[in-house]
Amino acid sequence: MILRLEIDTKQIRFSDIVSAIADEGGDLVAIDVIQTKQELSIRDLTINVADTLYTAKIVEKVKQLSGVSLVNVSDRTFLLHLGGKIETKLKVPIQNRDDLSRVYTPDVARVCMAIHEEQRKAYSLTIKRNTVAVISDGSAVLGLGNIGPYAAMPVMEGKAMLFKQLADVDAFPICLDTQDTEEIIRTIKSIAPAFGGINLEDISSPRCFEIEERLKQELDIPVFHDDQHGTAVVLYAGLISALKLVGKSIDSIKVVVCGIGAAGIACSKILLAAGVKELIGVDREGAIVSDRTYDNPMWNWYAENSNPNKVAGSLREVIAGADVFIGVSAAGLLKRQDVMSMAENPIVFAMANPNPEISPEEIEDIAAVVATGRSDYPNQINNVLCFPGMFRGALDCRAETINEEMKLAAAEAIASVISDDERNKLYIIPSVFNQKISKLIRDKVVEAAIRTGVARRIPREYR
Ligand SMILES: NC(=O)c1ccc[n+]([C@@H]2O[C@H](COP(=O)([O-])OP(=O)(O)OC[C@H]3O[C@@H](n4cnc5c(N)ncnc54)[C@H](O)[C@@H]3O)[C@@H](O)[C@H]2O)c1
Ligand SMILES: O=C(O)C[C@H](O)C(=O)O
Ligand SMILES: [Mg+2]
Repeated sequence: MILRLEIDTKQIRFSDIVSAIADEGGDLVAIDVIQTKQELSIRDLTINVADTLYTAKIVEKVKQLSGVSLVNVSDRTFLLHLGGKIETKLKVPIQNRDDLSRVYTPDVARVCMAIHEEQRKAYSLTIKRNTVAVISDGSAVLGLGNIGPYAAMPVMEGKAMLFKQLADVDAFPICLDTQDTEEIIRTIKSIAPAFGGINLEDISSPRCFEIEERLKQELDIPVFHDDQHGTAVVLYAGLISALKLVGKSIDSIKVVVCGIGAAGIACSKILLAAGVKELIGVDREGAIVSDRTYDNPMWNWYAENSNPNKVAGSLREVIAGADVFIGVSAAGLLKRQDVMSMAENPIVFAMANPNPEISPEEIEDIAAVVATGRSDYPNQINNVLCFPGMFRGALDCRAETINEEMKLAAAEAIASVISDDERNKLYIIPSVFNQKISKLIRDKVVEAAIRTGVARRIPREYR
């Protein structure tokens, strides 16, 4: 946080202000003097706090100091978001009439007509070959729920930044002011010409399944619901690694997945395909069992394909004896006692964002491995490890779709980065900043696309 203070230097010493801030848990890291008059000093104090909870306490304390007047409080995160986080840049400058007549009318018309004659040329003569639309309807933004399209934008801008930084993909954040399935499908189809791929983001289940399925059928560019497939790919990579650490095999473990929405269903599908036998899904109404019929058609499918022993009950009840907990639901749902009732060497992946199902501190002494979706803890299991490299690969080979083989290839690429020697409780999955990841995923994805016949262009190194 940054506090702008007007300080009456006759009434209070600066060191008293610093100690008052420290008493409330603030760490003063920078001071900028904005203005000084005889007995008045205006200063910006940059203060680190471990948690935003301390912010209010510090503000209250500072307000009580005599000789200090609080001019403004700003938060570094909000400052970073001022005016948005991305912008458009030109690849070629427009410096004179000649340039103007080429990038724009009249010469641009020749390029338009070339594409009109052969639509495929859109890939070589427009931004299409390197662009992805990151599209949300704001209905399931992180674990914040249905907060709408305006409030969803900061997340989508963040995803666009990550696409660019990690894989040089030009991504556009697009938040739609509709939550109607047909209207979303129609809108995305209408804007598709500008894009080489569609990354669906934070669209709640079960609508997300139909939207993705229909778009996959009706568009000839890859459509990828990140919360389903990106999450499943990274989860699978993380689980392969965690199981190696505890010496358990995938076909012998009991897994409980909490939150059977977009991410929960996709994670479950990848685990079933990988050979997990005992998988129990839990949502608001408890464990999903085949004795019941659900309004959500995906849950009926889920009931038929999981929970072979038809175990009913709450999360508390079904977690007993589980080897692995996967949380893609909401904050704070898992308790320390639940983890204590799990099998020996429990693996806890509490992946709800921004706040996990349980905080790692609460169970660090009893869990064999803990992972979250957050950037500020070790073992970040987050779809950001997948989507940049996945789309880099899909764009480079102009894949018409992203299929199961490409997803598995991405998971294996992520898992391959950590060697047996390196692997430990706090390092089961590579960091987002690992320079190798995105290229490695890209290469494996391209190879899988070529192998399965969905690549429409063979990159030079594979010719
Ligand atoms: N770490 C990652 O990479 C990652 C990726 C995707 C989603 N997530 C997180 O997973 C969560 C779900 O995301 P989603 O896209 O699948 O959303 P979603 O809306 O499709 O699904 C959420 C599911 O959780 C269930 N749920 C909510 N509260 C619950 C409760 N108290 N008890 C049991 N079930 C409950 C809902 O009923 C729903 O079925 C969010 O917190 C999101 O941030 C994390
Ligand atoms: O956005 C993230 O950090 C991961 C994921 O897409 C989520 O919805 O939580
Ligand atoms: Mg998401």
